[in-house]
Amino acid sequence: MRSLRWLIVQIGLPLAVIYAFPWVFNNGYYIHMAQTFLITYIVIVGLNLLVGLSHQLSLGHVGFYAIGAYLTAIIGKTLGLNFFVSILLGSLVAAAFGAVVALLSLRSKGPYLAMVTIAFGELIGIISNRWIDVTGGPAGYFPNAASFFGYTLQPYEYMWFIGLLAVLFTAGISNIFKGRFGRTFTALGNSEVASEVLGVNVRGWKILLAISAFMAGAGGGLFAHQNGFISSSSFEFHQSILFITGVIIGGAGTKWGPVVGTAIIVLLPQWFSKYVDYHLFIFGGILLLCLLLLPNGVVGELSKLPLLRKWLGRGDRNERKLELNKAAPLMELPEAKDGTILELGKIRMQFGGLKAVDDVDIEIKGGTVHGIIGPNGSGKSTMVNVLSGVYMPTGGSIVWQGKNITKFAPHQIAKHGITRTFQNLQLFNELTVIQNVLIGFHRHFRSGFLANLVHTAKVSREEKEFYNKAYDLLRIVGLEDRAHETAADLSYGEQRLVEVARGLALQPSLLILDEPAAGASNVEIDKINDVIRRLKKSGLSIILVEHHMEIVMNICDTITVLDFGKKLCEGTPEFIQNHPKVIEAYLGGEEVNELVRGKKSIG
Ligand SMILES: Nc1ncnc2c1ncn2[C@@H]1O[C@H](COP(=O)(O)OP(=O)(O)OP(=O)(O)O)[C@@H](O)[C@H]1O
Repeated sequence: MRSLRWLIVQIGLPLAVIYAFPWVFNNGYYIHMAQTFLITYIVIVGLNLLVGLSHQLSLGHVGFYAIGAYLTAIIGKTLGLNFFVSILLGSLVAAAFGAVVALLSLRSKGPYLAMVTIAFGELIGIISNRWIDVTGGPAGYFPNAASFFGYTLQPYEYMWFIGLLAVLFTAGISNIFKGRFGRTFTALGNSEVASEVLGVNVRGWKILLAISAFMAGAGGGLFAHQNGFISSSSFEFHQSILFITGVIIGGAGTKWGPVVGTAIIVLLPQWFSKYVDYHLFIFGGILLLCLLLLPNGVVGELSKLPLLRKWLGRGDRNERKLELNKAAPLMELPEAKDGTILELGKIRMQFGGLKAVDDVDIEIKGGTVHGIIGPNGSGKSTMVNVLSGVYMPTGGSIVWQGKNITKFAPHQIAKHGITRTFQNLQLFNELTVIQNVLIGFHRHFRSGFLANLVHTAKVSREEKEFYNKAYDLLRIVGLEDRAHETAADLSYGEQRLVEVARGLALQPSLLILDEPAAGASNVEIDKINDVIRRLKKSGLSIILVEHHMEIVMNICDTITVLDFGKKLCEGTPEFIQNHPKVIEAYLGGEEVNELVRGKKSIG
């Protein structure tokens, strides 16, 4: 469980402020404003989870808000339920709709997901307008007052109730942001493909939209009881724009952003109440200005100031407080299996008329380093993409330890112990170095969503255990001193080493390194060379795609040479170095002799 200090700061203090509010502002208008603030805040906190963590944009949140409102009102009235039961049911139905929209838009991202959500919001708007028998259409619907067991809550009591929900949601979401789920959502937002090859199933994680929809539904249900009247005009498109504006102006992905964003969108209409016809125009203008001047929102920009960074930044302060066991023995890798572990049979990858990989057979032996080399465009990266499930081959088969994995998705392949690094770096740039490595442990974490929501003692123990393991891996690649820096701040070569450590976190049986030395300085190349040697010594099976012949020739046990997508030849480094076809493929002549003998690099 969280510490006493955390309970006081996160729960006790905000509750005390909310409890004291009616005594300080004993006035119906202020109480109503406070209710509106808290309801809007709940929706914006939920939307911030979606936008801030996964960078998915929903422009149809009013749809979930409306579902929560109508369901709460209708169920409450027809079944005579307590308002909190009806709000819970309304929120759950909104979450179910969120899950359906997420599944329907599984591969849609960015503007496409935004379009899907706009369509959804509009559809709900049309239904609420036309399904008059149920919703009352434009003439509206009158929900019961917020009451239970015959007692009707006073406006200030209702405000306390909304405040309690807001505080609990905030605490839960802040736990999610800080734990494994927040990290994984951020990783998905940064690089879906890198998350997948580390075992994250993108499908499962689209569930974020459902959580966000749950909170929008709760906001809608609370609004229905607050207002005492809902109609189709309560749920128009501009409401979605207001919600998203609140998230962006406040600072997407920041903890205090929703507070600031909500304050702005709730208070501005009050300040500009004379110009009600121009509200959308005013908000549009503010949003544009914000995007131009404060691209990370008010809190996002403030968090860049050195003084405030510690308090407002996304970096996890708890991470630094963890006592890392710096003298622990280094992590052990799974024992390598002898004999053939991976069989590629007649692999073909065709892009239209181009055969990037053309009927290639390769056998990988356990505990060896198998190099794949070839001139630019010969099909090496395509082969790695096929092997890691990023591309489904157009022909041939991939058999891993006797199991056919040809049609497996990247996360399934990762679950079988195969992972990779990327030629074009795919780090999670918003995460720290150690958090990048922690994503690699994704499939080893056991704690579930609910346990993370309340941050149980088991979750604390698990976090500490994996932070220590991640730190171990950073020691292996020599980056332990950079653990808490943002990954994007590291040099190119160091970033490549973070990818190696991240891949090792999966505790893979086969690690595919796609040009690990590309773009690195000479010192860094030596370091990378050294790391690969140590991994080889530990018995890890490795596929190494590399242009630096010195590394390839000195480390690999076997080398396959590709040319124009075809396998040119295969054998030991000595055999490859003297093979006439290899020399010919690499331009021919003396220069090439130097090259394949490891004295020069290509690419
Ligand atoms: N997604 C794609 N769509 C179309 N063509 C592609 C795609 N990916 C690769 N190719 C083509 O397939 C061929 C092989 O490319 P690939 O990137 O696998 O070569 P490579 O050996 O890794 O080259 P390099 O050493 O430059 O990284 C090239 O002609 C490339 O243009």
